[in-house]
Amino acid sequence: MGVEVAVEGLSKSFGRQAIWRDVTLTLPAGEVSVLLGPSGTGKSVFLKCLIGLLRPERGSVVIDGVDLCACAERDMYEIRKLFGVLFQDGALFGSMSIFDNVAFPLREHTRKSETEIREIVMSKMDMVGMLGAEHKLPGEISGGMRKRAGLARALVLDPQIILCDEPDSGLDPVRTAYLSQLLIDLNAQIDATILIVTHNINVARTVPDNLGMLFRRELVMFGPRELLLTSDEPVVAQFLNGRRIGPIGMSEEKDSATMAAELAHQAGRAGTPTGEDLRGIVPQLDPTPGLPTRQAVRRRRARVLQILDTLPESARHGILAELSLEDFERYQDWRRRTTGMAMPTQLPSPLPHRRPLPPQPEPTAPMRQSAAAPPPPPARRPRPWRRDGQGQRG
Ligand SMILES: Nc1ncnc2c1ncn2[C@@H]1O[C@H](COP(=O)(O)OP(=O)(O)OP(=O)(O)O)[C@@H](O)[C@H]1O
Repeated sequence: MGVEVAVEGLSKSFGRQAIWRDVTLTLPAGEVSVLLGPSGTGKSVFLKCLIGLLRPERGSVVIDGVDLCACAERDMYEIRKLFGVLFQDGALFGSMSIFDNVAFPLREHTRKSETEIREIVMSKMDMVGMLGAEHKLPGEISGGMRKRAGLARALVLDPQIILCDEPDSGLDPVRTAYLSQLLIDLNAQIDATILIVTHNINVARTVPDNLGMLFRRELVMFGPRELLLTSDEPVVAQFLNGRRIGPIGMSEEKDSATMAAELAHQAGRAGTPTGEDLRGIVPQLDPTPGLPTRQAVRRRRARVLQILDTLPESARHGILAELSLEDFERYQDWRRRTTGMAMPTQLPSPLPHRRPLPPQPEPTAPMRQSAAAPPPPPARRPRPWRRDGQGQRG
C-alpha cells in the first residue's frame, strides 16, 4: 500500500517572491488526491518540494517517519525511491526509444539483468496500454502516448507515491478521460498514494478522493472531494465551476472594484441561466470492470465518517448520500455506541449514482467497533478542514 505524505507549515519563495506559505495537508496513504490552482500559483513548485528537488524555507514533509526538509542526503535518496513522477511533458529523452526511456530508471538505479528489465518494462507498457510502441521514438508518437510512456516510466520502480504534474495538459477531452481512467485503474492495481496537479475541472470532479486548492499564496482548502465540490468558498466555487465570476481574473487576481461590479451585474441577472453552473457532486470513476476494487474507497469512507461532524452540512449530506442503506445503518450504530448521541440525520435521498460498497470480508474501523474507536471530534470546530484533509491535525 502507498504511504502517507504529511506536509506541515510549508513555505516556499524564490528571492523576494513568495510562492505559497504555511501549507499544511496530509495525503492519505493509498488515496488519490488532486491539487488545483490557477496558473502560476505554485503547484509544480509544490510537487518539487515534495520530492526534495526544491527546498522550502520552512515546514516539514514527513514520509515514513523521515522529514525530507531536514534529513541527510542518504535518507533523501532512500525516500525518493518511493516516488514515481509523471512530469508535465512526459520528460522523455528524445533520442531514446520508448523502451529505453521506460527502462532508464531500472538501468540507473538497480542491478537487474536485461531479461528482468525487459519483463518489467513490458508489463508497465501493458499497464498503460502502450504495447507495440516500444521501438518508437518520443517524436513519433502522440502527446497522449508520450504521457502514458512517461507514466510507464514512473511505474517501473514500483513507487508507493505517484506525483502527476498536469497529466491532461495538451490532451483532448477524450484522451484526458482515458488518462483519468488509467490513473484510477492504476490505483486499484497498486494501491499507491497519488497526487495529481491539474487545472482540469473534469479530472478534479471525477478522479480524486481528496481535493485541494492553492490560491493567493496559500492553500485555500484541502479535504474530502465532497467538501470542495459543494463549497461556497468563492474561489473554489469559481474554479470548480469554470466561471468568470469570482476572485480569479484573466491574468491574476481581480481587484475588489471589479468583483463588486461583477456581483452587481450578476444580481441584476438573478434567475437568468448562464450555463456556467456545474455545482455538485458527480460520481467518482470506478476501476475498469475486471480490475480489483480500490482498497482506498473503504479506507477513505471509514476515515471521512470519523470527521463527518467537522464538515459543513453540504459535504456531510454528500458523503452520507453516497452510502448504501446498510452502511448508513452501520455508521449510525457505531455513532450511537461511541458517542451515545442520537442519529444526526436521516439518510439523505439517494443520489442517482449511489452505489453499494464493494463486498469486503471485514468492515473497517468506524463502522465495526466501539470503545476502541476514536470518538468523532467535537461538532463545532472553526473550519478545521481548510488546511488539512484529516479535518484536524493528528
Ligand atoms: N526555479 C525557479 N526559480 C524561480 N522562480 C521559479 C522557479 N520555479 C518556479 N518559479 C516561479 O514560481 C511560480 C509558480 O510556478 P509553478 O510552475 O509552480 O506554477 P503552476 O501553478 O504549476 O503553474 P501552471 O499551472 O501554469 O503550470 C511562477 O511564478 C514561476 O515563475
